[in-house]
Amino acid sequence: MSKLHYVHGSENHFFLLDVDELKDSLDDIQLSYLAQKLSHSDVLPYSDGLLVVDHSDHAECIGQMKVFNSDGSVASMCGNGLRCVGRYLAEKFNQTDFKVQTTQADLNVHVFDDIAKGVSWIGVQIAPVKFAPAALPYTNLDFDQIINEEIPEFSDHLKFTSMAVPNPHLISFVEDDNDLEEPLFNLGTYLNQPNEYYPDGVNVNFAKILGKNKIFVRTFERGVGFTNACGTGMSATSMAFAMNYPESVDVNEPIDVFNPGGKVQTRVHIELDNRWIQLMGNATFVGYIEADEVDLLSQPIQNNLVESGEEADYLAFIDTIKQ
Ligand SMILES: N[C@H](CCC[C@H](N)C(=O)O)C(=O)O
Repeated sequence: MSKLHYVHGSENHFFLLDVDELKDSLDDIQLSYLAQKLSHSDVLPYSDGLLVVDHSDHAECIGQMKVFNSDGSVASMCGNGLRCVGRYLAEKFNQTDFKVQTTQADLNVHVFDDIAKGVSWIGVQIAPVKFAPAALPYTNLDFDQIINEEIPEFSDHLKFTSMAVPNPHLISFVEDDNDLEEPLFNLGTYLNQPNEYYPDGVNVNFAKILGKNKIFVRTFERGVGFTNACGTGMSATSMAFAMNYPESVDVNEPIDVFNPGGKVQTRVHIELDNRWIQLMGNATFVGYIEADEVDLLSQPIQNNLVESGEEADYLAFIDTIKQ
């Protein structure tokens, strides 16, 4: 039997599959198909993608994370997902400080004490951070880097910052709540279908400043659409917040980042050319579904979710946090 863990970070839900536990390996084409099958199922709980855990041959790494969006596309990074993978590996190997291999870096994971009854709280490193056009990539925009720039092709009133962490993000700070819905949806949709600016697509994040070290972020994700939260989006937006509004950010203190699914905290590190973000937030294991390994690809998967009870604990925690 194989176990499909049903997990989330700030209600950004994934199925998590440890392929190191399978008898037969699955290649990326099969994993991409499985991600689409799970997220398009009419009977399974909703998921934004598939987190694949595998072994790692890198020193200091106790595992490797691969990320597949719900449309089957591969993502180079996933912040909410890395917190869930980190918790899974911490419990598998009984460790609290370690690294996880990701596409472009081996990243630090730290297991904090639970932040509330039944709510795991995990800190993960989000890196590398790059601004060069080739890193995103973006094209046909006359900027060597996009930091708080007007881009009339995208908006007649918003300014934008764009960075790879290392997945691609486009960020804007808005004042009007209306910008968080239709304008965000329209720009996100436009830049995630064939277009002349972001050939690989881009995660689009609109944020509101709520106060010193306090923001709200809503994201239209590449390969998914609107999600309750995007860990890398909240991390990249925190970096942009510190860069563009230094008077509103004390980098020695965490930033509270609220999102439609809850709240995370970030710490931005802007040491010369070594920029990175620590993302701290829940890693809720809602439950798991068991399926015969041979059926994963070939048969419908039934919703026999065995629940852990953690979702009730998470919702109780969310009730206690105020924007
Ligand atoms: N849609 C993203 C990957 C998932 C990121 C998000 N779920 C997170 O928590 O960072 C991309 O294609 O770059």
